[in-house]
Amino acid sequence: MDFRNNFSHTKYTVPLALGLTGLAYPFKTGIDNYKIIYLLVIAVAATIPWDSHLLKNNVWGYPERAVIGLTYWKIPIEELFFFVVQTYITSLVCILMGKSIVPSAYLPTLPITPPSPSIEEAKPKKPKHIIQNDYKTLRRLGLFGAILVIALIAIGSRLTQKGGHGTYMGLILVWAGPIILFLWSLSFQYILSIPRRNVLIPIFLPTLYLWFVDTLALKNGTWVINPEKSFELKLWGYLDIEEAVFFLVTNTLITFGQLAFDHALAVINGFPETFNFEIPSWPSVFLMISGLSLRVKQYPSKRILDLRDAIVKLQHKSRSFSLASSVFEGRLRIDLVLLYAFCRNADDLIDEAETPEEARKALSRLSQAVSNTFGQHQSCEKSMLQSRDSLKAPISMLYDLPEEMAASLETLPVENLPLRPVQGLLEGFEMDLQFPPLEKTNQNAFSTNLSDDKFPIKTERDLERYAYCVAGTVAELLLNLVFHHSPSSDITTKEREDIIQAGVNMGIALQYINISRDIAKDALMGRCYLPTAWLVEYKLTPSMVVQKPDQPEIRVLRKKLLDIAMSLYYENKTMIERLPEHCGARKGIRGAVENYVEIGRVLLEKDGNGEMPIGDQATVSKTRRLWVFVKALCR
Ligand SMILES: CC(C)=CCC/C(C)=C/CC/C(C)=C/CC/C(C)=C/[C@@H]1[C@@H](COP(=O)(O)OP(=O)(O)O)[C@]1(C)CC/C=C(\C)CC/C=C(\C)CCC=C(C)C
Repeated sequence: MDFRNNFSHTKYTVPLALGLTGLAYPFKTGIDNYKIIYLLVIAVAATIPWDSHLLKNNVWGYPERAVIGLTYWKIPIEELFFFVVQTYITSLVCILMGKSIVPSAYLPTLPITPPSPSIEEAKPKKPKHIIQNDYKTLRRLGLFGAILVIALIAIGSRLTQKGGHGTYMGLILVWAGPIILFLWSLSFQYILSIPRRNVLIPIFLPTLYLWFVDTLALKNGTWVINPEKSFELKLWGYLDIEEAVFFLVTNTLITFGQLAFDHALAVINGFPETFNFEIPSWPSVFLMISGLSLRVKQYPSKRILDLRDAIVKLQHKSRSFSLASSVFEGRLRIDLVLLYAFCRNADDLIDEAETPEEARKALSRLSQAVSNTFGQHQSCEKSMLQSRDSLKAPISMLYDLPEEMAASLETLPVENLPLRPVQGLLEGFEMDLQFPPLEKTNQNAFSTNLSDDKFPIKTERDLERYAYCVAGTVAELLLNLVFHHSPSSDITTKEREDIIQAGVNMGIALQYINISRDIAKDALMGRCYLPTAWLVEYKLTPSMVVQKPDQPEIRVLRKKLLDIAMSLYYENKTMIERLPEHCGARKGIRGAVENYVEIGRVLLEKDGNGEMPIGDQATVSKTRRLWVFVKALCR
């Protein structure tokens, strides 16, 4: 016995599996483990009878000396381990690739019937969705795929009946074909809608690697293909065409299995109005089947399109939160993305208004829309909420708000959020509007000619209030979503309040970092968030900061603000470890916070070295950001 079969594992498959485990560790969540176990059980159960049949019929064999000798249904233990390790490797590649997308946003949609022409004319919808999937094309491609697989099954059954050289190839096709056809018919629309790389990489990367390992195994005689039952055609070197096809179809099976699972989860997590109950951490087969059997016609197209817009917004506007989003899962991830889009759109509504007057009016309309949306929810019976959208005319029309803003309010999970922090957030934006407007000087530069008393941040207390409004409230909202989606966690009400308070403080810390980073950028907009009381000590005024933010004294004050931010961060960060782990909440929040705090660290480092003038934006390099994030997830 020379353990050559084991050698394939110890040298090639196990190290790869271990490497991938390490790579996936920071990002892997409970549901990922569930998916892997699920697929492992199915893969092993489906392969044993087939492989045993192949061995009994001498399609392939192995020399006694190449195995330990333990067998199950005549299959050597090393071969059984192969099913496990291959399924594990391909599943992990698929899971890692899937982290970059929110599956529910890739569900197919039927074209939405356009609303009445007057609304359509007034507010043309820009085509800015992640994917513009044409439902008819999807169906055509689906049919084409199904015909192709049916043809392969027919060829396979012909070859099997004939016997001889086509036996091995025939047995591969008649065994794998029907399972692929089944998975394809369940999920072809989803498989065709997600980015190509999410399908092709999990299929082809492990396939290429296993072709390479198999070539070596065949060369070493670890296992032998019966020349009378195979075509004796080589893809390259020692690699029989049947072996190459075997790895290709089994990796397709595993990938399609994983994607069908994702598809089911995308439906049950994405449509809370249809599946209006708590989704268990490990959903049952029945629940998954009911997700898969929901017809595309029954999908709420508007919700899917709005979710896509929210994701595009997140990806374009925030690297920190976009990266953090990959760790959250299920409904929490969707709700956080929707919350982000709402906060961002509200912020942009004010910042991008042509005049302060317009901004004020827009804010007041938004405020009204928010109160009514929350009010409407509270006054409705739960049952009536089944079709929230049908209860009212579009918010964009009712309150004359930009369509994006209105859509993000319509999709905001108001039923899981308190109103007070949302109002607080809008109050914060109102404070932004209190800054004196910029006016053009003769030299074509901008300056504020109003007195310094008009600047709203006069004391440290004002600054704290402002930071609470624009960021503490965001933390409060975010944590409410976390607790809503982890109802079974055994956290007491008191503990919950303490955690929310720590979250609010953390939000304030992040906002201080944000202000420190953007001193020069804010000055260009005529804003100075450094308290007037602090400036006085250095004989400065807010308008002097706006006119010349690049002054050594301002750097000292920035350090003061960053020091407060960092002490707030250190005081409150331990509370993150008390958060529920459900839906990746603890890890995700830890990652998001560390990522943002790193901006503060970079600012302090560069300040310390006297490297950076105040006008520069401290951006953390992509690699440093990723490193900090991964370190935070591994903690
Ligand atoms: C994963 C994911 C999608 C999270 C979404 C988080 C979310 C809802 C963020 C909303 C951010 C936003 C647009 C708020 C509007 C007001 C504003 C601009 C606030 C500043 C954010 C940074 O935005 P900006 O776009 O300028 O930043 P970058 O361009 O990306 O650099 C703020 C600095 C506030 C952010 C504050 C929070 C997200 C709250 C932080 C608190 C926690 C994470 C809770 C910690 C928990 C404990 C227990 C300590």
